[in-house]
Amino acid sequence: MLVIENLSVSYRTKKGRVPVIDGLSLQMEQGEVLAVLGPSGCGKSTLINVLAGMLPIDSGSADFVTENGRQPLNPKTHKIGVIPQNCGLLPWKTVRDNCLLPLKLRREPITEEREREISDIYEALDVSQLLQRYPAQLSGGQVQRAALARAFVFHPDLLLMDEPFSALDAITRQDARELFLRIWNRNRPTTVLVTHSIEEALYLGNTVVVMGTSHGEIQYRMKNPYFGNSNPESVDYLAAKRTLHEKLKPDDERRGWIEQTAE
Ligand SMILES: Nc1ncnc2c1ncn2[C@@H]1O[C@H](COP(=O)(O)OP(=O)(O)OP(=O)(O)O)[C@@H](O)[C@H]1O
Repeated sequence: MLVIENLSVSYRTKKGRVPVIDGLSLQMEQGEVLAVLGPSGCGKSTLINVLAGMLPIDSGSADFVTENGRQPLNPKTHKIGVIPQNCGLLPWKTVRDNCLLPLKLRREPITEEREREISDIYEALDVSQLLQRYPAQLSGGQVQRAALARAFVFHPDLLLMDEPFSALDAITRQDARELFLRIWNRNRPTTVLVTHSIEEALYLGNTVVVMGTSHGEIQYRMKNPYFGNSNPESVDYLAAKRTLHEKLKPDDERRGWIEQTAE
């Protein structure tokens, strides 16, 4: 379980410290996929970067709670898989070396059983034929699949994905989302998925939250009954989409809309 309490994060700029997240509290159950929506600039990537250990926390905490107790989230003690917006594959390493790098950095032994499982992941994500290639020799969809392979080969306790499918065309994006779900279902790592797409949030998140414009507050949270449903068109689904759309409108626009509908 991931427990975030009163988390505050700021950036140091020439004009001083600029708060971006201020007092965010959030809990995630083991195996939850939290889809995070929010207006541009509200702090979604900042949240990912903090959880990945790439940005320091000003105050508050982000802890991982397991049967072994409660510990501050830390990439040295926890296995945190990250798929950043550009997928983050190292251009000078082959797909195979990229996929195995996180294991090597942690000096994890690759047993025969693990090797079989890794081949299985390559197979499931259709990257087996691409292992000798460098990232520049891949299409956008192939880069995406390689990044998913790298994340799942690692067996992360926490998987962080920052708009992972946004650069893909519509068909490849849908394929990549389906592949993600299929591979995620094997071990069900706790996952934070940042996305701009309401459809994607409702397809891939078993919980959906909307961040507000001011300092990373969570202004809306829903348990999502449409998780994994690739064809959910129903009146209730459309209503859920509409609600999320409304929550994402800037405050001024939302206020205007509420006033109009109240008339
Ligand atoms: N390195 C930085 N230094 C100063 N301010 C930053 C830095 N990185 C981000 N910010 C600011 O912090 C705020 C949150 O940025 P962040 O990238 O987390 O937003 P976001 O919700 O992911 O946006 P988007 O949806 O556009 O990707 C923005 O106002 C941004 O300008």
